[in-house]
Amino acid sequence: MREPPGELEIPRLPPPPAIALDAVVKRHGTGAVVGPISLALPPGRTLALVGPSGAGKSTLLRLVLGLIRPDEGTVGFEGAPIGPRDDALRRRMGYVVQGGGLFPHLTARGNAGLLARWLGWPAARIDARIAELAALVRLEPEALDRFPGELSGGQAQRVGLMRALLLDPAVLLLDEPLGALDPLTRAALQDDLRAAFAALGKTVLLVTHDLAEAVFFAERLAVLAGGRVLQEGTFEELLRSPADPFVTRFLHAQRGLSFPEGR
Ligand SMILES: Nc1ncnc2c1ncn2[C@@H]1O[C@H](COP(=O)(O)OP(=O)(O)OP(=O)(O)O)[C@@H](O)[C@H]1O
Repeated sequence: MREPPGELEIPRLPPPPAIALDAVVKRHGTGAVVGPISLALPPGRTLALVGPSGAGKSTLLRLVLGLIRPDEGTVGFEGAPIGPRDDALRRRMGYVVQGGGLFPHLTARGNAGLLARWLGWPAARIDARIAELAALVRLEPEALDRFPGELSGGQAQRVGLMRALLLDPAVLLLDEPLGALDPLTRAALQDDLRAAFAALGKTVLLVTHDLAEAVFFAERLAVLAGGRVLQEGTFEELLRSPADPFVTRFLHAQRGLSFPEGR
């Protein structure tokens, strides 16, 4: 006898990529062309965009943020194309720039909580969230009432990250977040940030010149040059089977990285 049919099984589709670029091209007024670029970043994963100056890394990040529009192709976020005024979608992205990008006339607390004040959160809720974020990024509580000019570079960067995390975005976009810091501060922040990202399970898209930092933070790397993605993969994959002589040159030009045996 045959078993009675069970409940109808609906096949589970994989979640859409957090970020998807499909044949995106951006032409700058200067004649520089970035693209065509196609990339997909699944939710909860980390990808680092690496490459030399002028490769198109920041352009790509600004396209994802919707700050600039592509001339061709589409930029998608969580399965929907990003339109010119997708403020709701953009709130699901946290953006961190070098130096933190803080407003000089606001304290660290004021900078970190700015968006919550605009959204009308009650003061107690803002204070609680700021305390939670300060603990997460390991910012000393006494730094919260200082102005950006009174903070160290590392503290300002931590405040920039608090601001980006305020509304618990699904995706973090980091543009050279630790570029201007001394090596010791940078290493301490790298450790703290990696621990924080892992605890939060965020999708992270990181732009950096620094391959060691990219390998430290990201599961996968995309090597950009001349406005194109030359190769995307894990560090090991890029080393083992470089798709282009430039990828080999780029990887080996970075001193201080330990390469696996035989490379
Ligand atoms: N606003 C702009 N107007 C005109 N050209 C631009 C603009 N922004 C970038 N470009 C050009 O587009 C190309 C890519 O620049 P982009 O800033 O994306 O590179 P990058 O990889 O981020 O470089 P860097 O590492 O130096 O920041 C370059 O040739 C640059 O000169």
